[in-house]
Amino acid sequence: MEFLLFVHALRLGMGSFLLLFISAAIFIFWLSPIAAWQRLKRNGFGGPAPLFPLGNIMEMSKKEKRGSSLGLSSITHDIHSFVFPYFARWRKTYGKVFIYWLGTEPFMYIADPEFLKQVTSGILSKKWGKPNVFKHDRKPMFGNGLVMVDGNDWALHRHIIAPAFSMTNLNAMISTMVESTTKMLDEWSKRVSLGHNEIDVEKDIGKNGAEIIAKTSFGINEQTGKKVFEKLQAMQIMLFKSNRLVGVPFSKLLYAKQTYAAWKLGKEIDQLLLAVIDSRKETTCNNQHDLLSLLLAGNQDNAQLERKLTSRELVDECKTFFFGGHETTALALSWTLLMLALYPEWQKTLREEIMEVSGGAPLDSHMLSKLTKMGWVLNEVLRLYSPAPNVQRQAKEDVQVGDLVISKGTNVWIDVVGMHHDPDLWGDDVYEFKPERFKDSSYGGCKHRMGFLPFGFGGRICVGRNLTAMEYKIVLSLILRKFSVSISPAYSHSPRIMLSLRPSHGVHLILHALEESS
Ligand code: HEM
Repeated sequence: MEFLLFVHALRLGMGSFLLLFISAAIFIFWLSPIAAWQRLKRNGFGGPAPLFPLGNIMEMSKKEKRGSSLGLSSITHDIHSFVFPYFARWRKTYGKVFIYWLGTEPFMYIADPEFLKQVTSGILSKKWGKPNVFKHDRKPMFGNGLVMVDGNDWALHRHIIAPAFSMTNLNAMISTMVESTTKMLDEWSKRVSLGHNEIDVEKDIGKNGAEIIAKTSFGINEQTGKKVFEKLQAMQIMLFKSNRLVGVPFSKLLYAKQTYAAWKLGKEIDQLLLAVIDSRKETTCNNQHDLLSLLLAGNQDNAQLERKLTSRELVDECKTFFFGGHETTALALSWTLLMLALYPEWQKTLREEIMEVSGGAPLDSHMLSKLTKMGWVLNEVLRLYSPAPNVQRQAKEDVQVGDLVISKGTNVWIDVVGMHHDPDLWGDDVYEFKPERFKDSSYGGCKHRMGFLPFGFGGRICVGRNLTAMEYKIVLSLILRKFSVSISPAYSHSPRIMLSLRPSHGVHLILHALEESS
C-alpha cells in the first residue's frame, strides 16, 4: 500500500515538474519573444513577421532561384543580393533598419550609417557588447579572447594587447613574412616552369597566411603551426555546420555530433597552445619578436594592471589572433589578385609603384609606407569584398535616443556588405572597381564616414589592421615582382558567407613568370 502511494506521489511530482517545465519553456521561448516583438513594433521598427520558435530562419534558408555562381562573362561586383538575398529582399520592404529574428533572438538589422552613429556613439557606446548567442556558439574558436569579451575584461585585454601591435613591433616581423612568402613563390615558379601555370591562389595564400600568423603570433614551428591550422579549419567547418539554427532553443541537440566534434577540436588546440605558452614562460632568455612574447612581457611588466591575463586567457588570445588574423588577410589578398587579373591596368600601376619605391631591393618598413596606390587598392577590395561581412552587437542595457528605445537584449546586425554596396552612399559607380576613390579620402568619398567599416568602428576597431596592411603589402609586392596574373577559364564567381566572405570555388588564375629585372 505504502509503495503504491509512493509511486502515485512520484508520478504526481514528475507530472507537476513536466508541467512547470513546459510552462517555463512556453513563456521563455514563445510568450516572452512575442512581448519583445510587440515592444519593438511599438517603437516603430518594422520587419518580417516571425514564427516562433524559429523566428525568420525558414525564410532565410530558402534557396534562391538564381544560380549559385556566375560565369566569367557575367562577373559583377553587385554581390549583396547574392550573399545576403533575404536582407536584400527585406530592405526593399522595410528600409535600412528593421527587426528580424534568429529563433527567439531579436536582431536589429542596420545598414544606415547615420542611425548606427546615433545609437552607438559617445556615452551610448558603453551600453553595447557582443551578442551572448554568438559568444556561446563560437566559444571553441575564440573562447574569452578580445573579440568576445565585454566591459572591464575587454578594457584589460585591449590594454595589454594593443601595444603589441605597434609599428615598431610589427616591423620586426617583416623578415618572417618575406621568408614564408618567398617559399610559396618558389613553389609557384617551379609549377609554372613545368607548364602548370593555372593555380588556385586562394588555397596557397590561405596556407601562407596561416604560416605567417602562426609564426608572428606565437612563433611556433611549421609542424605545430600546421596542426593548429588544420584543427582550426576543421573546427570552423564543424561550427558552421552546427550553427544553422542560431537562436533556436535546444537546436544544439540536433547538431550534437558536430557540436561535440567542434568542442573536442577546441580542446586539442587549447592543449597545443597551452604547451607553447608554458614552455615560453619557462624560458628565461626570450628574444622572440612574436605577439605572444609581447603579450607575456606586457602582462608581466605592467605593475598598474588590475590583474594579469591567465594562461587560459592567453590561449584564447592566440586562437583569436590565429583565426581573426590569417583568414581575413588572406582573403583580402585573394580577392585583390582576382581584381588585378580582371583589371590589368591596375596590375601595371602597382608593379610600377613597387619598382619606383623599392627598385627591386629587399622590402623595408619605409618602402611599405610609400606604397600609396597599393593602399587604395586594399581599401577598394575591402569595400567590394569585405572579408568581415558584418559586425554584431547586443544592447547590455536599454539604449534610448530621443523617443526611441532599443530594449536590453536586442542584438544588432550591421550589414557591412550592404553599406559598402549602397548607391545612396557611394553614387552610381558603387559597383565599379575604382581604387582612386580612396586617393583623397580614407573612407573613399562615402557620403557618411560610418558607411565604410571594413575593420569595424569605435573602441572595438580591429586591433590587427596595421599587421594586415603590412602583410598585404609585402605578399602582394613579392607576387607582382615575380608574376603577372590573368583569369583562368576555370574560375567561377561565387562569393559566399562562411563567417567570412569567401570565394566558393577558390580563385583560379593563370600565372606568367616575369623577367627578374622587371
Ligand atoms: C583584412 C583583415 C582584417 C579584417 C577585415 C578584420 C576585421 C575586423 C573587424 C570588422 C573587427 C571588429 C569586430 C567587431 O567590432 O565586432 C575586428 C576586430 C578584431 N580583429 Fe580584425 N580584421 C582583420 C585582420 C586582423 C588581424 C591580422 C588580427 C590579428 C592578428 C585581427 C584581430 C582582431 C581582434 C583581436 C579584434 C577584436 C578587437 C576588439 O574587440 O577590441 N584582425 N577585425
